[in-house]
Amino acid sequence: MAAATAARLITTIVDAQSARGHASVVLTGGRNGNGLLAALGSSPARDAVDWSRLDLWWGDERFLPDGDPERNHTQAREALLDAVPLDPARVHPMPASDGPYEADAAAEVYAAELAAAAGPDDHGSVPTFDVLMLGVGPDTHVASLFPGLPAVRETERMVVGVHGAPKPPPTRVSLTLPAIRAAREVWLLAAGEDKAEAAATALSGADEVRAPAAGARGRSHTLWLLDEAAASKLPDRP
Ligand SMILES: O=C1O[C@H](COP(=O)(O)O)[C@@H](O)[C@H](O)[C@H]1O
Repeated sequence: MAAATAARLITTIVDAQSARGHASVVLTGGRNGNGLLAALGSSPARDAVDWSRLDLWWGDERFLPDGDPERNHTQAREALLDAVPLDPARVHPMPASDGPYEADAAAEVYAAELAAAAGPDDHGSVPTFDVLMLGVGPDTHVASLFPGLPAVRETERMVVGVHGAPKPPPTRVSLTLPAIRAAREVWLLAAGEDKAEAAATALSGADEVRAPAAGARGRSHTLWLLDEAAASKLPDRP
């Protein structure tokens, strides 16, 4: 699944760069997100991408010190980013906990960075990301929007601080559902048996407060990328 998704991502980035001169991608952390980045790094087709014309954003971050091995930014650097010629000005990690801000202020700073990057053709205060990727947790969380927590109910702000997350670390920063829905394409990644229940719940019309993955959709495409194990409990399977 990682290799197939990497191939699809390369094609989508190349198409966006041909059409608009640049591409923007929102990265996800976790097992599936990092597996995809590693697969992209080992694909011979990676040289088709103009890395200097790619904007990278994050869907969420674990609010930890810069360079912490559990930060999504650190893991993405190790999986791919340090090995490709990105323009550092186009790489937008979320603030770290050893910076000047606590999590709620860090969320406001990131929202301002997104707003500054949005153009007149975008829909509101975030850019129209070409692809926004989301790993799906076994509890149906996406980004750091966990079932039942206030962040998943947010309708105004584009980025929020998350407190009391059930998965460590408890403090995080996350895009909200309105920010996620600004993306042209949203790709939900789920591989492994432990994701089967979550995929089945989210794809069975569950309420987004109870199953945040159910509320993640793109402006033109919403794509679930599943392996056999994660797809094994989908309702219409034989
Ligand atoms: O903590 C997080 O978890 C989700 C899902 O991760 P996975 O390891 O279950 O695939 C991830 O998408 C998110 O970015 C991350 O902060």
